[in-house]
Amino acid sequence: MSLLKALERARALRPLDLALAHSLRRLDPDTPDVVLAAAALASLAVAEGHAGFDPAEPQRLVDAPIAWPGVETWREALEASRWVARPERDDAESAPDAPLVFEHGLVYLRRYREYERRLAEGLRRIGHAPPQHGAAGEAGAMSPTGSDTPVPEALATLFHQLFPDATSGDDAQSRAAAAALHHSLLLVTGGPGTGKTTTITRMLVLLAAQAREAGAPPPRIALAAPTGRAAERMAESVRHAVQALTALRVDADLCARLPTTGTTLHRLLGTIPDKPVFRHHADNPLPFDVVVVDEASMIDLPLMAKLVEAVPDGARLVLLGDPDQLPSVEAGDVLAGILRAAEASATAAPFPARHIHLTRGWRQSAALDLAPLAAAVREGDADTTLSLLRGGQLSGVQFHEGEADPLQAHREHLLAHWTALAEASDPADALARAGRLRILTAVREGPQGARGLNARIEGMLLQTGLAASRRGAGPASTASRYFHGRLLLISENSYRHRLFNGDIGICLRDDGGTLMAWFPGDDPRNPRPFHPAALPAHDSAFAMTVHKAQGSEFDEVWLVLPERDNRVLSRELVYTGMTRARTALHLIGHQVVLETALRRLTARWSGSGARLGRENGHRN
Ligand SMILES: Nc1ncnc2c1ncn2[C@@H]1O[C@H](COP(=O)(O)OP(=O)(O)OP(=O)(O)O)[C@@H](O)[C@H]1O
Repeated sequence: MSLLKALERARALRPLDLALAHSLRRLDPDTPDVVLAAAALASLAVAEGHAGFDPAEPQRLVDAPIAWPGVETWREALEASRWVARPERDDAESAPDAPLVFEHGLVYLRRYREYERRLAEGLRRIGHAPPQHGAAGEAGAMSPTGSDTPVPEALATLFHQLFPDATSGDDAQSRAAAAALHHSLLLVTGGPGTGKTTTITRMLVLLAAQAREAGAPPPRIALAAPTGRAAERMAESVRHAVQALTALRVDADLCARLPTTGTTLHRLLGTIPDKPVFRHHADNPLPFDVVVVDEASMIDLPLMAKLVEAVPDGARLVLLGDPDQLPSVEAGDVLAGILRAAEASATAAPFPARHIHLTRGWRQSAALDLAPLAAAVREGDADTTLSLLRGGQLSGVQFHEGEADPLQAHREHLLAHWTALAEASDPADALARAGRLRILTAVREGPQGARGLNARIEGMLLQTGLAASRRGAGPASTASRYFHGRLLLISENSYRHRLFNGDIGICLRDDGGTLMAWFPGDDPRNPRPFHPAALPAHDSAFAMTVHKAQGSEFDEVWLVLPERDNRVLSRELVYTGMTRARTALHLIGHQVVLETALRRLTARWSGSGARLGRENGHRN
């Protein structure tokens, strides 16, 4: 049987993947079977979060009993095929008439290979440009900072005011800020609460001072993140950090130059309705001198390529993120590739980025002692993870071992939270209350999946009479999909509504009995109402997948693992789910499932590391 047929039989391919293979065969009936299969698998690989398909490890993409050809068979067929381009250099555009590219050992759909190439080119362009008012080329005296990066004498007083610990030599926060004076491309990574936003705020004050010293206008700064919620959280953290600086008597005029609001990447780049291109690109770059992007691990390859291309010459790009979190669902793991290239170039220096990793946790929560657990999960250390969970010594952490259904043993506690939503005084209050507790799941389908849990929760709420609102809604009916207190999760981007995948809202009935869905606006005190029937695609949000919760935090998180192992379970998923909790974490699951999850890393196939660092090998 042909490989394509075998894949089809095994139901391994999506209709879209098959359609690509079939259209190549239609255009050239002599196309070898392995090339057709490679095209379909390259298409499937993108859907699974890879940039391309690695014929050396096909079983990582399809776990069905397939008689896979050897690597040499793939290679020979691919190299001989008219459909497959093999560019001489990995920084040269690939031939537009070949839909596939074979490079760095990966079979790419041409479009994704081009995104990788454009991303690498854009990052090099940004990194190699001397930064505006850069310290590097300055003739003025330099002041040592205790690290390898000195700051100009004129900024030294401010620098030490901002970073009192700088002279100790091992203060990564001050090293990151000092590096920003010299480098246009800066990567600042670290887990939750390691001070990424605090550091960036102080760095921006330094950049404002640097511009003032040079007699230049204040830098135009953009704060952005992949989701609206993440952008909002970032702006809030920046506002807090600025307040703290005022208390340190840092020049108020400099602090006033920092932005107080954040935006989504889509809004920053400027979407055009019904078009896949943005308003800002290489020929119409962003009107900013410094672009700071938080939650960079969530950005997929196409979006990162478009962002980087829109950054103007001479501007700074600062990427913040936690590399231990789940990569983006779409073709991703871009941050991992960039970080690997930056690390490799610390010695070889072909890739002009500076990477600072922050490790010290600063967020002191008396209620939740998550750090040791997060560290053990990040290391994949199942023994320590289990003994910490079972020991019960970590404040705010509870392990409900062997349980599978949060709605059985903890029904009263959970229902009390959801019924309280309906008691909120106004929509802003209801949305604030909604963030106090969330069930997070690994999967969408199945008994421990978000979809099934939501359906059961809705049933319970309707039964308890919640839907029959005190505000005269009439009797509850299971037929009414929208009820007072229903939490909603938007599942597609709608620029017309300014509602984005991952946005969370709540249905509330007003005193007149009209039910509207309320979503956060630019000002958290002023949510925006929508008629439920007019909303873009959405689900309930009492329970949601960890993937959808990326970039958000909740006071109390109930993380529910499936009863049996599932391919989506990974170390990063457990880490990301746990670290969404602010004051309490409840973990529901079985030992074996947790152990298996911690052993699995979501490595993605990507050529970015190799392309950026010109290193050998192709995996991030
Ligand atoms: N150098 C420091 N000295 C004192 N407090 C600090 C310092 N750095 C950070 N913090 C405090 O630690 C907390 C977390 O900092 P911050 O929000 O900057 O971390 P983050 O890495 O951006 O977190 P997240 O990834 O969760 O957004 C804040 O309350 C901040 O005030």
